[in-house]
Amino acid sequence: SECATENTGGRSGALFPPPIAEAVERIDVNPPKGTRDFPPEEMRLRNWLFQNFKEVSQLFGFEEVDFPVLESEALFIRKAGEEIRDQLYCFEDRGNRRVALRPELTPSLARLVIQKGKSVSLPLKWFAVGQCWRYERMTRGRRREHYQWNMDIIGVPDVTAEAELISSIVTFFKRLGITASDVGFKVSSRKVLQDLLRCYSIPDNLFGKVCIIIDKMEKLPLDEIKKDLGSVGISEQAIEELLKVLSIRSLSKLEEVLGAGVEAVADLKKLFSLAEDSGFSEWIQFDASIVRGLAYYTGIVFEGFDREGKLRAICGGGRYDRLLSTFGGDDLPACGFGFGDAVIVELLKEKQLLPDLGLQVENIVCSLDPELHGAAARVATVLRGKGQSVDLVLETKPLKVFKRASRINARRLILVGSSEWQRGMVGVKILSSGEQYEIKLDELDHQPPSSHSE
Ligand SMILES: CC(=O)Nc1cnc2ccccc2c1
Repeated sequence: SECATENTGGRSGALFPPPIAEAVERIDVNPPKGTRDFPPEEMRLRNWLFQNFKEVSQLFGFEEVDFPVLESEALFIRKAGEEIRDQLYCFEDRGNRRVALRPELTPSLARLVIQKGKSVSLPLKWFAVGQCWRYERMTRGRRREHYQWNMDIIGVPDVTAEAELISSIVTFFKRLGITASDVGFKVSSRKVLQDLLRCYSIPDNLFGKVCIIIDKMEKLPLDEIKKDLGSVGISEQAIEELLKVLSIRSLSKLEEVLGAGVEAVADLKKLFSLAEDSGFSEWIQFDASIVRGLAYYTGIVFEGFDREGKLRAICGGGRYDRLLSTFGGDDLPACGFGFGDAVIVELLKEKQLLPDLGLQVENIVCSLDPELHGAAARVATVLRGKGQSVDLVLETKPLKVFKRASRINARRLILVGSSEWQRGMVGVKILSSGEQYEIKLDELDHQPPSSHSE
């Protein structure tokens, strides 16, 4: 049976008598539900995307950090009714510890900041690219993992920090060819909500819960939102007032309603003027309905959206000045954003901005005579020593080497033949032009003699 030859590595003959064939049940070769493999082509795109995340972060002077994908479950237990909590990928480990695969990076960052305490000088500008997880019960075919780029600024109370974060994402979009007519940022401040709730003497500890209910406004019917708001003790009249304010789309209107001295208005006005100065004002717009779905935001919040309205939010972030104290640390002003690896790729596809990232090998080296494999390996070593990539053909009877050369998109083919080798020469074929010539081994690293144009 093919299983027998398979077990002998496909070799036949007395050397490898076939083992007793037993029926081997084939394992499921797909990755676990909701997760992805990254074969070479997908991995090239991922590396290209992450390279841009990292280069922009470094352009803004941020330092890279990372954390374990596995964290204590306690880091993510918040009682505000967040979706991220309902879908926590958590379990009990063999030490009976409650642990979770992180659904986001910010709590880990807060943990590390507390751990570092006074030993780090503020402000901290940290970035990370990490895989995050969720466990959806009746998974609607949605992914259970994605990679998120985060940038965070710790120790800066001013909206200058939020301006810097938005500016960095604008820089990222521009690098990929995405413009202000493709995407924008909806910006608001949770202080609007905070002020309103205080007017109606709603206790502060309900603030997070109310934000999460309001964040579901676009997904759930309005009467369900009203019912939920009622259930946390907000009066009908207050709810009507709240919803009216949340529908405001202009800062001047907001100022009219809330009054000029209100902190939320002052913050937003400053942010918009900083955007003017920094040259990204055409990327942002005020939208009071933006609250974001994480309970810990306390001030400015923003989210990147595609202006055609076809896709889910591209990224999102905001200020979270009280997160550290929820872990027993001393509070520090903080703001940051998360940028997932899924929606951006859909956007790039929509805009035909996906890069063509074919594999590019400089040389493919092949010996025509099995006796000369050592010589071919020597040629490969010389070229690699010069920093040139080499795909060394390993089959002793190389077939279809030209086919392989074009598949791996090699620039040139180096042929080691016995007669040439006797004369210290090797054959070269430039695959783009088809030009062929002989060259001495130690001349290989220079550009070929002028008589051969590249
Ligand atoms: C579009 C997409 O893949 N979203 C996604 C996928 N996996 C996640 C995992 C954890 C938290 C949020 C997640 C979000």
